[in-house]
Amino acid sequence: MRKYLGIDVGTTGLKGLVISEEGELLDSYSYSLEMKVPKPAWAEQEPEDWWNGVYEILKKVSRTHRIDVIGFSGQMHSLVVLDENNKPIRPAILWCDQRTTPQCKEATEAFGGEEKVISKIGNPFLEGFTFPKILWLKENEGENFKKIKKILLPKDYIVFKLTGSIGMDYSDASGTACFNVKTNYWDEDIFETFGINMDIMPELYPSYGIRGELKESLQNELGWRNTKVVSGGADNASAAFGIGISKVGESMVSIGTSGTVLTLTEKKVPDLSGKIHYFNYVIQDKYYYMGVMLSAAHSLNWVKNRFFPSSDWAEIEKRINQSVPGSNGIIFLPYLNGERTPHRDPNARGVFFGISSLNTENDILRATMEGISFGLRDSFELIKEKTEIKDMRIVGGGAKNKTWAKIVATNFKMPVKMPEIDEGGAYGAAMLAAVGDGQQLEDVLKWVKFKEVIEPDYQDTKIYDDYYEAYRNLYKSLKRNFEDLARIQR
Ligand SMILES: Nc1ncnc2c1ncn2[C@@H]1O[C@H](COP(=O)(O)OP(=O)(O)O)[C@@H](O)[C@H]1O
Ligand SMILES: O=C(CO)[C@@H](O)[C@H](O)COP(=O)(O)O
Repeated sequence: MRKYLGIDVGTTGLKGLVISEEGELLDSYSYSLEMKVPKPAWAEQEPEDWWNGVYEILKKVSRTHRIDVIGFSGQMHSLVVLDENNKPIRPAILWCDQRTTPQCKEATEAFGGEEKVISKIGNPFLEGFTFPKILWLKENEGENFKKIKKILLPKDYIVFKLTGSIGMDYSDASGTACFNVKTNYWDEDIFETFGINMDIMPELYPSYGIRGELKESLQNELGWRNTKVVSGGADNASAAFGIGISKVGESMVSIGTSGTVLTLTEKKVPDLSGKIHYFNYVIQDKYYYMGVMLSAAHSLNWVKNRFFPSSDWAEIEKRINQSVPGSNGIIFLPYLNGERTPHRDPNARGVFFGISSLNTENDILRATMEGISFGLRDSFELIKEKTEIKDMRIVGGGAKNKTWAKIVATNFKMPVKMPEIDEGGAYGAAMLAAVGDGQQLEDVLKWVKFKEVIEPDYQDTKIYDDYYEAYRNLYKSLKRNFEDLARIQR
């Protein structure tokens, strides 16, 4: 039997899955990672920490399995800079790092405003994306900048450590903010304008393209033979692939630490308002729209840990069901760490609004879950304006909670399907390895099965429509106040 290993290089940790050539889950492994915050709103990780974790997973896997092909899924946008000896010059600057606001402004102005930027690179220059981080290095760490020979994203660094091959796949390239959506290649104009040598950008490969064999020394150490490595893909795209998304309109809502809503499209039309992202998918010539909430399950975690520290998730769900749709008048804005979609506002903060003396702690819990669901609905509505949404699948830790899945289905007014295997990008990464091994894409996609379909509760759609409108208005009213608060805190 041939076996595949999928590894997700996430922010909070690594996850490895071993699957059979028929897609059956055989084993899973994990490794926790730390994130450094050297200054407020900065976020960094050492590439060597990812490598140590991958190495440990490989050693553990080799005790039980012989792997034929390894695939990857990785945190998007995070910048790894390599010197002429292919050694990291400094820690990686992560996707959630917010230091590049001046560089985003500068780059947007240089190209004549946001619409022009979006029609070039598919997205605005956002703090989280890769190119503004390169520009930040040029302007703030000149010595480090001069040493740059190549830039990579996290999973690409691991592919390099395993095979010696330096490259990036298209799904991650499209999240760098220097990839031209029309030519499907790096945008020469951007590099020329900022006097940056385009040679620092790596070669591009399909996500399921074989990049080489595992280094001989590693194969000997692990006792493997002819083990190959594919490029892998961006974590959101890999996760969507792992739940079978392959046709236009098929969609995913993910309630993890962050929250995303994503829909596959064949239209080569970015969102000129810049509110939703537009990226290349892991299947060649397919694209997706995506909205990203920065604090989805994280917000509920925060409430649970601060105010219900001794409750488990079963009790939290019970309490939520003791409140009612609309949480007896409380609205929660889930902007604990600012928000990306739809507001792109680093100053936004969490709010409980409308509390009266009749409310209970259960209303607070339910309002938190409803507020996060309204945030997901914001992304859903924006995507719906761009393209048809046909088939919604729900994943992530929060989706384990059926009440939550029901609230989401009712807000979206469409059924949500729960996949049997919900393992983030790691399962999709293993599926990419299978395709790289020569299996047909259509056959691999057939591995994905669903265990349940959650129907909307049509009795509650009106109440959620009303509260959703109030939720949207609340941010508009508070936007100025968030700015005041940020100014006071500076
Ligand atoms: N039964 C549950 N009800 C609500 N939320 C849950 C439940 N189980 C897990 N979660 C939430 O899901 C989060 C983990 O989701 P996951 O998709 O694994 O996150 P990550 O984005 O960190 O990989 C937990 O931090 C928790 O907030
Ligand atoms: O920035 C984005 C997408 O645009 C994030 O979704 C990162 O890709 C998140 O990585 P993890 O939280 O899964 O590590």
